[in-house]
Amino acid sequence: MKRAAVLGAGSWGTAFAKVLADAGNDVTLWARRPDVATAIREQHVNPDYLPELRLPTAVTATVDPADALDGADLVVIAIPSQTLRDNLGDWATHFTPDATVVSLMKGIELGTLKRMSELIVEAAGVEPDRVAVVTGPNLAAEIAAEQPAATVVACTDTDRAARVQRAIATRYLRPYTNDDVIGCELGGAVKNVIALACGMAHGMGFGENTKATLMTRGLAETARLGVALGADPMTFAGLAGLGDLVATCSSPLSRNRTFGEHLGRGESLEQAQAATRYTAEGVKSCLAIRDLAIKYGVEMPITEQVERVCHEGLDPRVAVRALMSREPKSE
Ligand SMILES: NC(=O)C1=CN([C@@H]2O[C@H](COP(=O)(O)OP(=O)(O)OC[C@H]3O[C@@H](n4cnc5c(N)ncnc54)[C@H](O)[C@@H]3O)[C@@H](O)[C@H]2O)C=CC1
Ligand SMILES: O=C(CO)COP(=O)(O)O
Repeated sequence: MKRAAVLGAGSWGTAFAKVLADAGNDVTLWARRPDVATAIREQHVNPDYLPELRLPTAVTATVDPADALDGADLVVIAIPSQTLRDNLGDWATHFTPDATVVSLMKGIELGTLKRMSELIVEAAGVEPDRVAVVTGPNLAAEIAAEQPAATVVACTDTDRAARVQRAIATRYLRPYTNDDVIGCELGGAVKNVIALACGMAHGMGFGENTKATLMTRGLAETARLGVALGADPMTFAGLAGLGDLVATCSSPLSRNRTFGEHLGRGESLEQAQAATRYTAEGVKSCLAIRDLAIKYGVEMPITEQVERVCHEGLDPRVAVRALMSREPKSE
């Protein structure tokens, strides 16, 4: 049995704590708010996120990161990407030597344009081969309901990846390993931007042809960026690429897709933010991904238009016209 700390008691942190417990680990969730930690500890529910989920008794909770991290050989992080750097300062001193640090986050840091695993290495001083990424078609509510799904454990240390794979395997979650951390992380971050575009399309009343076009061309631009950054193009045909893209772009459970729907119906960024409560990573990450594309000289037309709609007030209908009137290309 392993001791796992899950830092972040939102939707995915809470569902993942259940996965870890069901896989046989002792789990301590770190929550920001005392009422959430108390409810998890005493009633085994998280009333703010996934309130229908009854957590296994092997899951406890605290607001003290030192308590959560004490003796943890697996440190799992599930907070909004743009808040990671600030939190790592507090947390890193409590990491157990040789603990595996697992990122569940799907975003790119604004300004530095770093992936979350890079940030963990840089800001927490963790060696790169101790950092793993878990990513795939894993909508938290479906995993919490034990609906069968697969996921990817990406780590440059293949033995460590296999250990994490064993530590999170349950009858409803089947993890695969992959050594392409760059590709897996980029797949997760960029699909959120494409899901915003699919949501906009849905909000504008467009059907499946439009969404399939966005998903397919979205995957093409994701792979282009990935290759420029050193990823294996095959990763994008796998669970962390195509798999997560399809799940997120197709599901009304996706916060990114839902956010896009609000914009597609003509709401402003502020109105969409007021109407949605949960983290929609693509809204901020589209800026960083657009900047990465510029930095590496890669064309990402869908990302570019999503950024304009989200942050420059562009009407999504004008974005559609811009995409449809690009110069003809071969596929
Ligand atoms: N919800 C899902 O289905 C999945 C989410 N993810 C990723 O997991 C990460 C976390 O997302 P969710 O749990 O879904 O978000 P959420 O919106 O459900 O919960 C966010 C959590 O982070 C905490 N938080 C917010 N600001 C914070 C700060 N400044 N410092 C520390 N904690 C803070 C909140 O209190 C909350 O517990 C994101 O990167 C997301 O893309 C990945 C796979 C599935
Ligand atoms: O990453 C996810 C599924 O794999 C969840 O997507 P959302 O963040 O859009 O809800």
